[in-house]
Amino acid sequence: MSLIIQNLSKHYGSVPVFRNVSLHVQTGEFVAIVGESGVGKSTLLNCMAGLDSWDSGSVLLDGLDLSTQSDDQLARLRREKTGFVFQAFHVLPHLSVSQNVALPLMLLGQLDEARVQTMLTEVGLEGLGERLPQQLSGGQLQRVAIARALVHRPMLLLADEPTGNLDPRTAERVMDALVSQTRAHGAAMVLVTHSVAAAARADRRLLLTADGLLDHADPA
Ligand SMILES: Nc1ncnc2c1ncn2[C@@H]1O[C@H](COP(=O)(O)OP(=O)(O)OP(=O)(O)O)[C@@H](O)[C@H]1O
Repeated sequence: MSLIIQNLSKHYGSVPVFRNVSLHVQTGEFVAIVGESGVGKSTLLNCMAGLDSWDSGSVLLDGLDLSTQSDDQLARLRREKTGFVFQAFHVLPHLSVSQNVALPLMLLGQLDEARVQTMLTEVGLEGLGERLPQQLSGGQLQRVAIARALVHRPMLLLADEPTGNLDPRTAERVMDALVSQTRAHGAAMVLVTHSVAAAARADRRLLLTADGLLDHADPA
């Protein structure tokens, strides 16, 4: 897996969000992106997944330039190569926990119930597969989102503030699940976070500013 971002710039209308963003993420690497609220961290993560567009620069996933891909090709790339943990979970309310986790496998035509159960166990949700999302706590919901993002063994996990709104102890458990699962799969992870504790666990920390990504060695 390789993710290469070169000189990416993004505006919303006439309002610049960021410019000169360059980043190279390698197989198995865990990179944390921190930065002030509104500087464009979620937007950048969405660009990495081909969920948002940019004005100039390039995003290459395994050598494929995302800007040259059709919407169908992008959807396929996302399905096959990436997992996404959204800030707002995006767990589907009318599906059970197991069905939510199974979704990526179903979209790939590779439903594997044993694999779904394994993922639920690995994130500490064994026995809760039949529940509906409304019957779970915030921390449990976040773990459903993690299990779903990893069930199809993507080589790149993109996680947007996965410990936001969680108490410190639950946040640590969620990070434990994320780190152990991505390490176990040899997957790379790009984590966007305001949490110093979460960022401290990364191999590399970067600070997003309006003028690009800077090394951010000291999380404090
Ligand atoms: N669809 C949109 N149209 C116009 N402006 C937008 C849109 N989405 C985001 N923005 C603006 O772009 C900027 C970057 O937003 P983004 O959510 O990426 O920031 P962030 O760094 O992730 O913030 P936070 O840490 O608060 O989650 C913000 O100023 C936001 O208001």
